[in-house]
Amino acid sequence: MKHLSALGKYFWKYRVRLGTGIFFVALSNYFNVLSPQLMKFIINYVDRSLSLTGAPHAAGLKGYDILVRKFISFITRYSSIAKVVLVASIIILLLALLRGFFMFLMRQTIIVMSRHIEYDQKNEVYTQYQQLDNRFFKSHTTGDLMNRIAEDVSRVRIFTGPAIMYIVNLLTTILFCVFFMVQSSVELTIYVMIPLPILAVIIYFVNSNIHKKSEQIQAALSDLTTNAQESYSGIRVIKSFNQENAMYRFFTDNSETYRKNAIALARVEAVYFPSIQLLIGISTLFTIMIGGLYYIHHQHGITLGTIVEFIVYVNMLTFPVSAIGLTASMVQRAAASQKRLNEFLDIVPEVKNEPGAAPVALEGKIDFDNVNFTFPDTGIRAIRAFDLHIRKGEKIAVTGRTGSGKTTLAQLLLRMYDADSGMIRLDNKNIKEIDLSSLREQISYVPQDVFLFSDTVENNIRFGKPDAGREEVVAAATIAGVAKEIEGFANGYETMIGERGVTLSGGQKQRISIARALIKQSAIIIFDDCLSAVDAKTEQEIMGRLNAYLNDKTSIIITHRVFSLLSFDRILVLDEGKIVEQGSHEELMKIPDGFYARLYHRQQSGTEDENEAEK
Ligand SMILES: Nc1ncnc2c1ncn2[C@@H]1O[C@H](COP(=O)(O)OP(=O)(O)OP(=O)(O)O)[C@@H](O)[C@H]1O
Repeated sequence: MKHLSALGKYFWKYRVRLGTGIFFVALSNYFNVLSPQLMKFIINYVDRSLSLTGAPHAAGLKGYDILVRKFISFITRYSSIAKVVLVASIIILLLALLRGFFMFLMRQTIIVMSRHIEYDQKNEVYTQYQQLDNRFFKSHTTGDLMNRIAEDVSRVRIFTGPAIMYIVNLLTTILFCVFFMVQSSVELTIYVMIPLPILAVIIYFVNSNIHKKSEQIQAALSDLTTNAQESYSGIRVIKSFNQENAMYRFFTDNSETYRKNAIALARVEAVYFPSIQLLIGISTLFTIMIGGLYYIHHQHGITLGTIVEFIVYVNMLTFPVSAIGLTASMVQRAAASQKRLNEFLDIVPEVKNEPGAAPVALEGKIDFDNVNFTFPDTGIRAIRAFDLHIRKGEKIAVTGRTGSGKTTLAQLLLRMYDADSGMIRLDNKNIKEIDLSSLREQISYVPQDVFLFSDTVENNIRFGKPDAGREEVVAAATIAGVAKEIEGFANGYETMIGERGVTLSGGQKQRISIARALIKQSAIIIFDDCLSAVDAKTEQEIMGRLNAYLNDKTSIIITHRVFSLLSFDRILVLDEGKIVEQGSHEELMKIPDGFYARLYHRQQSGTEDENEAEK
């Protein structure tokens, strides 16, 4: 339960809605408990007036609510019995309408409040996701992140809405009913209450069983969904490996587990509700039997009206009491979900704006001074005692074996991770003193793994500069060498990409991803092996156009294809997180048995197999 205290800030924010909601629940139940009293009065009144049973009649208005007394004095002004009954019936109808009206208002306030809280909470979780760093995303799966923002937030909403409504409803109904029952007859109240402790024990045990089984169902469902999701997204691999049957068996196994758990839950529930009905039935039986005996023997002032009143009270208690189990499980589930949400919300990202960090206008000078970096999760030392000084406007090519630390270098520049030691400076300013969003805004990065959104081509390119006009989008696409192909699509720049649109080739995706970075016009631009899927000729053409674009920009181009590196100011060869060769093309070619020279010769002779070159 303590986990749910994190919701306190939301309840406080929506305190007016919550307060009025609780008031409406109470008011609705108050009007509800008045009608049995009127029924009691009217039955007693008719009985007395017509001397039907000949039994003595309770005199006075003892045990009635103050409002009911007012109704009674109003009703009894009429002399005819028929009129009295008619007016009393109209008042009972009005009470039912009032109850309905306040129930409507109760839903309008409490359920609406829960939707507001859900909205706020989803935003809170999403904002936190955006702030968390790579280290966090490495250790959590997409499924887990999605579950927390969708499933867990929904379960918490069930608590802030329906569960709170049920709890307040339950408490006020029990309170009002028992209060007026005691007012009417203490003895009968005691008998009616006898089954309650048994009911509480049943509810407790059955509910924990239901809770356990629901959790198992949830886990089975999660497996089933993950399984289905992977089957859809990996359908090409499944088909090409001819594994449809294996996947189907896997799916049916998961389905079978889910079915068994669901049936087990249905069995428990099948016992639960009838048992509650049985015990409520026993209460009704006691009311009629004991009440009847008291009435026959003229004891404790029990009248026909009292018996009817009690039967209605017991019926009123049926729903709230049978909802205790459901409500308790709603609260338990919400507490578990909020605990999972708190685990995420409490994480402080390691890479964050340092106090005093300010936005700067970057010009493009970059310095790495003795930088070291080890990936915390794998312990791999990706960058070692790294020194690199890049002048403003310089064009640097970075090559080297796979896993030599090229991408890590780019990640450190974007502050996806912070270096363990040493310092990175941009325009002579420690990178940590630069406002994080200002830093990332001014560095264009084209990652190795292309990711495009399920949106139009234009919007995907414009993602780099949301206020860019069509001309800028076209200009960026032209430099990236993809404009002609886009214009060839039926809807041009409006073409949808992804599941609901065209399927792009790997090379087209890479070039759209490049256009997205180019449109930003940043002072620093990093291309991370982003032309691997285009042919050498197209790469040369793009490089040619990029030369002019990159004229006044500092650029770092990570690549495995050396023949395209000729027009760079400097070429670096990385190995095990260090620069092992550095210089112009000519200088590197002179290094006997150098990595670069070997790679160049191999690629010139037509073998583009870097692995060969790396041997
Ligand atoms: N997110 C990560 N978590 C843990 N280890 C990582 C992570 N990313 C990379 N590494 C490791 O760090 C080392 C350097 O990786 P990096 O991606 O920088 O190499 P690279 O030179 O860019 O390789 P490639 O040419 O294949 O892209 C590798 O040994 C890699 O396994």
